[in-house]
Amino acid sequence: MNAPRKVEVSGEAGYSIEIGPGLLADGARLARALRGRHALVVSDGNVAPLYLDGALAALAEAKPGLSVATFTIPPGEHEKTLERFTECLHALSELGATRDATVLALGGGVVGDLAGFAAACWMRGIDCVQLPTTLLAMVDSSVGGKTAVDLPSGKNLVGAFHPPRAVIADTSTLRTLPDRELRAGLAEVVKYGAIFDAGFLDWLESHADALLARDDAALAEAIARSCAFKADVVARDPYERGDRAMLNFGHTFGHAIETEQGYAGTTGDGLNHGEAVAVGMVLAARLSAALGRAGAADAERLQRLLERLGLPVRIPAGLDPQALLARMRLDKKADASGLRFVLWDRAGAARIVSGVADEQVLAVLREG
Ligand SMILES: NC(=O)c1ccc[n+]([C@@H]2O[C@H](COP(=O)([O-])OP(=O)(O)OC[C@H]3O[C@@H](n4cnc5c(N)ncnc54)[C@H](O)[C@@H]3O)[C@@H](O)[C@H]2O)c1
Ligand SMILES: O=C(O)C(=O)C[C@@H](O)[C@H](O)[C@H](O)COP(=O)(O)O
Ligand SMILES: [Zn+2]
Repeated sequence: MNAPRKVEVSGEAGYSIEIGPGLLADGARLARALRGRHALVVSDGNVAPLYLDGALAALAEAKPGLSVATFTIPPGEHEKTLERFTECLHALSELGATRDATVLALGGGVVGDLAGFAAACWMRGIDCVQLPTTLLAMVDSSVGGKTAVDLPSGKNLVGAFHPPRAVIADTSTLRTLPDRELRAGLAEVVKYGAIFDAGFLDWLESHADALLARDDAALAEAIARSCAFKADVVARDPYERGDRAMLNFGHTFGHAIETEQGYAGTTGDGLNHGEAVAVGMVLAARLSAALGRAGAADAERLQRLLERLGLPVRIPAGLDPQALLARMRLDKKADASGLRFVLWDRAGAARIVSGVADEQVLAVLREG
């Protein structure tokens, strides 16, 4: 096996992100990330049948004395709840997990956020190792330590910053990922180009076909470059007091859509997170242009790239602009002065903007 690519997240609680094929079968690598003798593997009903047994067997061989339990949730955003979080804590309790125990998050961002939050809270914080199996989780949710569950009133409203002890991304798992979920991950990849590096947008434009065809080299490059962008900003601003908020480009609109649709993305009749972010980025770029901050050509370029990647770029029919605006008031960037948006000066250069009038937001929402 070739050595995996490695991206380091520096800082007080630094960790490595390892990226490569076959890593879940490498029991020694998994075992090196564990400290104590208890591990709870959290997964979901799609991922567990595919990858859980293999990972458990590899782990048992490499660390024979390990006491392991599993906690599997049904798949879907609507499962990222306080109820599932509580069940996860009960699973840790039944395992008898001590403070040196590890929670292993085997799955996409839903599993990663839920498992990470349980790890953040059990005995005030135990290790979490992220084993992402979606493109979105590999490029974004497994990195940076944001953990959370949703409330019916808003996305990720209950959570904690709790950096993982390690991230081990087995890119072979992407072979079973549905096309729709692959495309959702590409939305967050495009985000990095949009906010940090227009040159990365050029690269994505020229590799769009290869990425959609799941070309191994193109995917590995997209994952490693995305992780490097995220690692850099997270190391500088782990608690989102400044620049890290750029990673929220498209999310004020996107989260409002997901919430308003009742987190129906994975059941097929709503947008999933990546899709909602794709729409949200186009709206944010259009708002930037409407405010005279950025050229309309940049917004059109972003929209074309997202469309080429098979992502939605318009608000789903039937969502009321006023209702979406009301949802945005619980966005975590909002403060006493009101809503705050991540907007553009141009492709590759984003900034936080306060004081955008409701009417300007509504005008963009009404355009759809
Ligand atoms: N913490 C963060 O920084 C952060 C960043 C981005 C997104 N998120 C969160 O991540 C979530 C979205 O993550 P996601 O897009 O991974 O969704 P997800 O976890 O719902 O996974 C998508 C679907 O793919 C299935 N799946 C996962 N891996 C598979 C595989 N290898 N083969 C076949 N099927 C597989 C899942 O069962 C699910 O049905 C949202 O809740 C979002 O808020 C968090
Ligand atoms: O890591 C971050 O910071 C992000 O904002 C990454 C986003 O892609 C992700 O969706 C995150 O969960 C959103 O966080 P929130 O604070 O807006 O809930
Ligand atoms: Zn996101």
